[in-house]
Amino acid sequence: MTTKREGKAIQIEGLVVRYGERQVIDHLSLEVGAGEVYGLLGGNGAGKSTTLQAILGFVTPSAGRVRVVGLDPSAEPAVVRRAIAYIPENVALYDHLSARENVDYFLRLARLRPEPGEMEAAFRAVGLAEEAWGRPVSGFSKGMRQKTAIALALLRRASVLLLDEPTSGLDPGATADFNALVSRLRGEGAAILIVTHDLIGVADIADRVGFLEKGRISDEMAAEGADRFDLRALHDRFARARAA
Ligand SMILES: Nc1ncnc2c1ncn2[C@@H]1O[C@H](COP(=O)(O)OP(=O)(O)OP(=O)(O)O)[C@@H](O)[C@H]1O
Repeated sequence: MTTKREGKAIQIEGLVVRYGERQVIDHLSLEVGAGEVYGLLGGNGAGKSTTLQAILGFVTPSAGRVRVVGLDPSAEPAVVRRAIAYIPENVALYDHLSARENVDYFLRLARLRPEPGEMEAAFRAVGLAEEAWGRPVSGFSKGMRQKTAIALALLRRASVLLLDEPTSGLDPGATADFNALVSRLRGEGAAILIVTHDLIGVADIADRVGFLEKGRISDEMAAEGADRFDLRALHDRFARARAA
């Protein structure tokens, strides 16, 4: 999907975000490299969405540093957002338009024109059934909407994927399909940050998992090596975070 880049695609160092008097992100540091999947876990109000907003340049840090493909999202939000595909929990598409028409419309907005056959190749790559390409997306499941959004990300050649609760509400088969797709995108060099409560999904897919508590990463675990996680360790850690 992307060209491999040097360095970390997402780099956050000592990020502080305040809303008025209230500090909601407290010296958060986090890195996601090209070809890496990072799972950010945290309870309600831990600061997950605010972290995504800072990466997208929608909130300005009170202190610290955010870089996306080496650029400052607060200073160059438009350029940074071109490098990012943000897939929210509920993908917003025009319901009366087909998958093809939606993707075509959003590509035009971005002043992009796919090569002949490229859109179809992207739909095939994400596993969207051919019979659905021309149907209004009003009849699409959550999984089909995600596939449409990820096909758009492929066509935009986004090198950073931000996935917000991607598997909540997906059945196990659709979750497995989704995870297989994320693995493929990682293999093609995308930097992928998944914000989730889904321990099972994240244990399957993430290279590293960070626990966000009160606006800071309280613990990080990796899929490999000495600090490697398993499902039980993740569950216990998450339960402790929620109880804190
Ligand atoms: N615009 C805002 N103004 C003031 N406070 C805010 C604003 N947005 C978020 N907050 C507060 O910041 C804290 C972190 O919120 P955030 O939405 O980032 O958490 P979250 O981890 O995404 O939670 P959830 O899992 O419930 O979506 C919360 O206490 C929230 O009330």
